[in-house]
Amino acid sequence: MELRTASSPRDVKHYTTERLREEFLIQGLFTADEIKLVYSHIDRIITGAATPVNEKLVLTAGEELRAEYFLQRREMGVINIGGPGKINVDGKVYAVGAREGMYIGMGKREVVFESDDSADPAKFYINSAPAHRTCPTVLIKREGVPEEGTVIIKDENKVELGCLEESNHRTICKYILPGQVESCQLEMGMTSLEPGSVWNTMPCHTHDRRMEVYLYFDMPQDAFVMHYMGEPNETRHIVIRNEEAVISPSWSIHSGSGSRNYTFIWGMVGENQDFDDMDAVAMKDLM
Ligand SMILES: O=C[C@H](O)[C@@H](O)CC(=O)C(=O)O
Ligand SMILES: [Zn+2]
Repeated sequence: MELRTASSPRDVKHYTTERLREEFLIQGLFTADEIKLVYSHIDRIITGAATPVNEKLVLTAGEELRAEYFLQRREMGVINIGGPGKINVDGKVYAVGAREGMYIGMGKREVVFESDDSADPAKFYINSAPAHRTCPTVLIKREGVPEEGTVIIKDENKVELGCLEESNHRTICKYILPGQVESCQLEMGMTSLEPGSVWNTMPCHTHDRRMEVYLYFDMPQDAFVMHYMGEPNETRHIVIRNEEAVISPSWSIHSGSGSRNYTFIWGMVGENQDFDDMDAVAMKDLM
Protein backbone atom coordinates (compact mmCIF):
# COMPACT_ATOMS: atom_id res chain seq x y z
CA MET A 1 0.00 0.00 0.00
CA GLU A 2 1.34 3.39 -0.90
CA LEU A 3 1.02 6.16 1.69
CA ARG A 4 0.28 9.83 0.96
CA THR A 5 0.22 12.62 3.53
CA ALA A 6 -2.12 15.61 3.69
CA SER A 7 -1.05 18.98 2.30
CA SER A 8 -1.72 22.62 3.03
CA PRO A 9 -3.07 25.00 0.37
CA ARG A 10 -0.36 27.49 1.40
CA ASP A 11 2.31 24.98 0.36
CA VAL A 12 0.51 23.59 -2.68
CA LYS A 13 0.47 26.97 -4.42
CA HIS A 14 4.28 26.71 -4.68
CA TYR A 15 4.31 23.19 -6.12
CA THR A 16 5.85 22.43 -9.51
CA THR A 17 4.00 20.22 -11.99
CA GLU A 18 6.05 17.23 -10.85
CA ARG A 19 5.33 17.84 -7.17
CA LEU A 20 1.59 18.33 -7.81
CA ARG A 21 1.44 15.03 -9.69
CA GLU A 22 3.44 13.21 -7.01
CA GLU A 23 1.07 14.41 -4.30
CA PHE A 24 -2.36 14.11 -5.93
CA LEU A 25 -2.25 11.96 -9.10
CA ILE A 26 -2.69 8.18 -8.80
CA GLN A 27 -1.40 6.17 -11.78
CA GLY A 28 -1.13 2.46 -12.55
CA LEU A 29 -4.23 1.46 -10.61
CA PHE A 30 -5.44 -1.24 -13.01
CA THR A 31 -2.55 -3.70 -13.22
CA ALA A 32 -3.33 -7.27 -14.27
CA ASP A 33 -3.64 -9.73 -11.37
CA GLU A 34 -2.86 -7.10 -8.74
CA ILE A 35 -4.65 -5.14 -6.07
CA LYS A 36 -3.25 -1.61 -5.90
CA LEU A 37 -4.06 0.57 -2.90
CA VAL A 38 -3.15 4.15 -2.03
CA TYR A 39 -3.74 5.28 1.56
CA SER A 40 -4.21 9.02 2.04
CA HIS A 41 -4.01 10.80 5.39
CA ILE A 42 -6.81 13.04 4.08
CA ASP A 43 -9.83 11.56 5.89
CA ARG A 44 -7.88 8.25 5.71
CA ILE A 45 -9.46 7.34 2.40
CA ILE A 46 -8.00 4.37 0.55
CA THR A 47 -8.24 4.53 -3.25
CA GLY A 48 -7.52 1.38 -5.13
CA ALA A 49 -8.28 -1.18 -7.77
CA ALA A 50 -8.47 -4.94 -8.14
CA THR A 51 -7.86 -6.29 -11.65
CA PRO A 52 -8.20 -10.08 -11.62
CA VAL A 53 -7.28 -11.53 -15.01
CA ASN A 54 -5.96 -15.07 -14.60
CA GLU A 55 -6.14 -15.23 -10.82
CA LYS A 56 -8.54 -14.61 -7.96
CA LEU A 57 -7.39 -11.67 -5.86
CA VAL A 58 -7.79 -11.61 -2.07
CA LEU A 59 -8.04 -8.28 -0.27
CA THR A 60 -5.71 -8.06 2.73
CA ALA A 61 -5.08 -5.40 5.40
CA GLY A 62 -1.38 -5.21 4.64
CA GLU A 63 1.11 -3.90 7.20
CA GLU A 64 -0.29 -0.41 7.11
CA LEU A 65 -3.74 -0.91 8.69
CA ARG A 66 -2.51 -2.86 11.72
CA ALA A 67 -5.79 -4.73 11.46
CA GLU A 68 -6.60 -8.43 11.28
CA TYR A 69 -8.38 -7.92 8.00
CA PHE A 70 -9.07 -5.00 5.65
CA LEU A 71 -12.66 -4.25 6.72
CA GLN A 72 -12.18 -4.77 10.45
CA ARG A 73 -12.60 -1.01 11.04
CA ARG A 74 -13.48 0.10 7.52
CA GLU A 75 -16.21 0.18 4.90
CA MET A 76 -15.74 0.10 1.14
CA GLY A 77 -17.44 0.91 -2.13
CA VAL A 78 -16.58 -0.84 -5.39
CA ILE A 79 -17.56 0.03 -8.96
CA ASN A 80 -16.66 -2.29 -11.84
CA ILE A 81 -15.47 -0.32 -14.90
CA GLY A 82 -14.42 -3.46 -16.82
CA GLY A 83 -16.11 -6.68 -17.94
CA PRO A 84 -18.32 -8.86 -15.75
CA GLY A 85 -16.83 -10.34 -12.61
CA LYS A 86 -17.58 -11.66 -9.16
CA ILE A 87 -16.91 -10.55 -5.63
CA ASN A 88 -17.01 -13.20 -2.95
CA VAL A 89 -17.78 -11.67 0.45
CA ASP A 90 -17.46 -14.13 3.32
CA GLY A 91 -18.60 -16.95 1.05
CA LYS A 92 -21.51 -15.13 -0.61
CA VAL A 93 -20.85 -14.57 -4.32
CA TYR A 94 -22.10 -11.39 -5.98
CA ALA A 95 -22.09 -11.17 -9.79
CA VAL A 96 -20.91 -7.63 -10.51
CA GLY A 97 -21.49 -6.65 -14.14
CA ALA A 98 -20.05 -3.72 -16.04
CA ARG A 99 -20.83 -0.39 -14.31
CA GLU A 100 -22.35 -2.23 -11.35
CA GLY A 101 -21.08 -1.71 -7.84
CA MET A 102 -21.06 -2.92 -4.28
CA TYR A 103 -21.09 -1.52 -0.80
CA ILE A 104 -19.27 -3.84 1.61
CA GLY A 105 -19.80 -3.13 5.30
CA MET A 106 -17.47 -3.15 8.27
CA GLY A 107 -16.71 -6.61 9.65
CA LYS A 108 -16.67 -8.61 6.43
CA ARG A 109 -13.54 -10.72 6.69
CA GLU A 110 -12.98 -12.15 3.27
CA VAL A 111 -13.28 -10.23 0.01
CA VAL A 112 -12.16 -12.02 -3.16
CA PHE A 113 -12.26 -10.54 -6.66
CA GLU A 114 -12.59 -12.61 -9.84
CA SER A 115 -13.23 -12.01 -13.56
CA ASP A 116 -15.70 -14.05 -15.62
CA ASP A 117 -13.52 -13.92 -18.74
CA SER A 118 -9.78 -13.19 -18.77
CA ALA A 119 -10.18 -11.76 -22.31
CA ASP A 120 -12.53 -9.09 -20.89
CA PRO A 121 -11.41 -8.73 -17.28
CA ALA A 122 -13.32 -6.95 -14.56
CA LYS A 123 -11.77 -3.73 -13.28
CA PHE A 124 -12.92 -3.15 -9.72
CA TYR A 125 -12.35 0.44 -8.56
CA ILE A 126 -12.29 0.79 -4.77
CA ASN A 127 -12.82 3.61 -2.26
CA SER A 128 -12.63 2.77 1.45
CA ALA A 129 -12.93 4.83 4.63
CA PRO A 130 -12.83 4.24 8.39
CA ALA A 131 -16.18 3.02 9.76
CA HIS A 132 -17.74 2.73 13.21
CA ARG A 133 -20.78 0.54 12.50
CA THR A 134 -21.85 -2.17 10.09
CA CYS A 135 -24.16 -1.18 7.26
CA PRO A 136 -25.68 -3.85 4.98
CA THR A 137 -23.52 -5.25 2.19
CA VAL A 138 -25.31 -4.86 -1.14
CA LEU A 139 -24.89 -5.20 -4.87
CA ILE A 140 -25.77 -1.95 -6.69
CA LYS A 141 -27.29 -1.99 -10.18
CA ARG A 142 -28.36 0.85 -12.45
CA GLU A 143 -31.43 -1.03 -13.72
CA GLY A 144 -33.48 -4.10 -12.89
CA VAL A 145 -35.71 -5.44 -10.18
CA PRO A 146 -34.69 -5.06 -6.56
CA GLU A 147 -34.14 -8.30 -4.70
CA GLU A 148 -32.60 -9.44 -1.44
CA GLY A 149 -29.08 -8.01 -1.26
CA THR A 150 -29.47 -5.89 -4.43
CA VAL A 151 -30.26 -2.19 -4.67
CA ILE A 152 -31.39 -0.57 -7.93
CA ILE A 153 -30.32 3.06 -8.31
CA LYS A 154 -33.40 5.27 -7.93
CA ASP A 155 -34.45 7.56 -10.79
CA GLU A 156 -34.05 10.56 -8.46
CA ASN A 157 -30.37 9.59 -8.13
CA LYS A 158 -29.73 9.88 -11.86
CA VAL A 159 -29.43 13.61 -12.30
CA GLU A 160 -29.00 15.25 -15.69
CA LEU A 161 -27.10 18.55 -15.54
CA GLY A 162 -25.67 21.19 -17.89
CA CYS A 163 -26.14 21.63 -21.64
CA LEU A 164 -24.18 21.23 -24.87
CA GLU A 165 -23.99 25.03 -25.35
CA GLU A 166 -21.93 25.20 -22.14
CA SER A 167 -20.07 21.95 -23.01
CA ASN A 168 -21.13 20.41 -19.70
CA HIS A 169 -24.11 18.15 -20.51
CA ARG A 170 -23.74 15.18 -18.15
CA THR A 171 -25.58 12.71 -15.96
CA ILE A 172 -24.62 12.16 -12.34
CA CYS A 173 -25.52 8.66 -11.24
CA LYS A 174 -25.35 8.35 -7.46
CA TYR A 175 -24.53 4.84 -6.20
CA ILE A 176 -23.81 5.10 -2.47
CA LEU A 177 -25.64 7.77 -0.47
CA PRO A 178 -28.23 8.01 2.33
CA GLY A 179 -31.71 6.81 1.39
CA GLN A 180 -30.38 4.32 -1.14
CA VAL A 181 -27.25 2.58 0.11
CA GLU A 182 -26.43 3.33 3.74
CA SER A 183 -22.80 3.89 4.81
CA CYS A 184 -20.93 5.46 7.71
CA GLN A 185 -19.35 8.22 5.63
CA LEU A 186 -18.57 7.04 2.11
CA GLU A 187 -20.53 8.33 -0.88
CA MET A 188 -19.84 7.25 -4.45
CA GLY A 189 -21.19 7.79 -7.92
CA MET A 190 -20.44 7.97 -11.61
CA THR A 191 -20.78 10.98 -13.90
CA SER A 192 -20.97 10.49 -17.68
CA LEU A 193 -20.48 13.29 -20.19
CA GLU A 194 -22.41 13.42 -23.45
CA PRO A 195 -20.43 13.54 -26.72
CA GLY A 196 -19.31 17.13 -27.31
CA SER A 197 -19.47 17.98 -23.62
CA VAL A 198 -16.12 18.15 -21.86
CA TRP A 199 -16.58 20.02 -18.58
CA ASN A 200 -17.36 18.34 -15.28
CA THR A 201 -18.37 20.12 -12.12
CA MET A 202 -18.56 23.48 -13.86
CA PRO A 203 -19.76 25.81 -12.37
CA CYS A 204 -17.51 24.41 -9.64
CA HIS A 205 -17.59 24.23 -5.87
CA THR A 206 -15.61 23.35 -2.79
CA HIS A 207 -16.95 21.51 0.28
CA ASP A 208 -14.75 22.05 3.30
CA ARG A 209 -16.67 19.30 5.08
CA ARG A 210 -15.66 16.55 2.66
CA MET A 211 -12.73 15.48 0.53
CA GLU A 212 -13.17 13.80 -2.83
CA VAL A 213 -11.31 11.37 -5.10
CA TYR A 214 -11.94 11.21 -8.86
CA LEU A 215 -11.22 8.36 -11.29
CA TYR A 216 -11.32 9.41 -14.96
CA PHE A 217 -11.96 6.75 -17.63
CA ASP A 218 -13.72 5.88 -20.93
CA MET A 219 -11.02 7.76 -22.86
CA PRO A 220 -8.80 6.60 -25.73
CA GLN A 221 -5.09 6.50 -24.81
CA ASP A 222 -4.17 9.81 -26.42
CA ALA A 223 -7.04 11.73 -24.80
CA PHE A 224 -6.71 13.55 -21.49
CA VAL A 225 -8.59 15.59 -18.95
CA MET A 226 -7.19 18.80 -17.54
CA HIS A 227 -8.20 18.31 -13.91
CA TYR A 228 -8.47 21.59 -12.06
CA MET A 229 -7.71 21.89 -8.38
CA GLY A 230 -6.60 24.49 -5.86
CA GLU A 231 -8.35 27.25 -4.00
CA PRO A 232 -10.86 29.07 -6.21
CA ASN A 233 -8.55 32.09 -6.59
CA GLU A 234 -5.37 30.00 -6.97
CA THR A 235 -6.14 27.22 -9.45
CA ARG A 236 -3.76 24.60 -10.82
CA HIS A 237 -4.17 21.82 -13.34
CA ILE A 238 -3.08 18.19 -13.59
CA VAL A 239 -3.11 16.37 -16.94
CA ILE A 240 -4.90 13.07 -16.37
CA ARG A 241 -4.98 10.08 -18.74
CA ASN A 242 -7.40 7.19 -18.99
CA GLU A 243 -8.02 5.24 -15.76
CA GLU A 244 -5.98 7.55 -13.55
CA ALA A 245 -7.30 8.98 -10.29
CA VAL A 246 -6.73 12.22 -8.42
CA ILE A 247 -7.04 13.18 -4.75
CA SER A 248 -9.00 16.35 -4.10
CA PRO A 249 -8.54 17.98 -0.66
CA SER A 250 -11.53 19.66 1.03
CA TRP A 251 -10.16 23.15 0.37
CA SER A 252 -9.79 22.52 -3.35
CA ILE A 253 -12.13 22.89 -6.28
CA HIS A 254 -12.44 19.72 -8.38
CA SER A 255 -13.38 20.21 -11.98
CA GLY A 256 -12.08 19.17 -15.34
CA SER A 257 -12.23 19.76 -19.06
CA GLY A 258 -11.34 16.95 -21.43
CA SER A 259 -9.95 16.77 -24.95
CA ARG A 260 -13.24 14.90 -25.55
CA ASN A 261 -16.06 13.46 -23.43
CA TYR A 262 -15.26 10.93 -20.70
CA THR A 263 -16.70 9.30 -17.58
CA PHE A 264 -15.55 9.61 -14.00
CA ILE A 265 -16.24 8.10 -10.60
CA TRP A 266 -16.30 10.40 -7.60
CA GLY A 267 -15.99 9.24 -4.01
CA MET A 268 -16.44 11.48 -1.01
CA VAL A 269 -15.74 11.08 2.69
CA GLY A 270 -15.73 13.42 5.66
CA GLU A 271 -18.09 15.35 7.85
CA ASN A 272 -21.62 14.89 6.54
CA GLN A 273 -23.40 12.94 3.82
CA ASP A 274 -25.47 15.76 2.36
CA PHE A 275 -24.57 15.58 -1.35
CA ASP A 276 -25.80 19.16 -1.87
CA ASP A 277 -23.65 20.63 0.90
CA MET A 278 -21.38 22.54 -1.47
CA ASP A 279 -19.88 26.01 -1.46
CA ALA A 280 -20.59 27.21 -4.97
CA VAL A 281 -17.87 29.28 -6.62
CA ALA A 282 -19.24 32.08 -8.82
CA MET A 283 -17.84 31.97 -12.37
CA LYS A 284 -16.52 35.53 -11.96
CA ASP A 285 -14.50 34.55 -8.86
CA LEU A 286 -12.39 31.77 -10.44
CA MET A 287 -8.75 32.67 -10.89
O1 LIG B 1 -19.71 17.02 -4.85
C1 LIG B 1 -20.06 16.41 -5.90
C2 LIG B 1 -19.05 15.99 -6.85
O2 LIG B 1 -18.17 17.04 -7.03
C3 LIG B 1 -19.55 15.45 -8.18
O3 LIG B 1 -20.65 14.68 -8.00
C4 LIG B 1 -19.89 16.52 -9.16
C5 LIG B 1 -20.07 15.99 -10.55
O4 LIG B 1 -19.97 14.83 -10.79
C6 LIG B 1 -20.36 16.96 -11.63
O5 LIG B 1 -20.87 18.05 -11.33
O6 LIG B 1 -20.05 16.66 -12.79
ZN1 LIG C 1 -17.69 18.03 -5.04
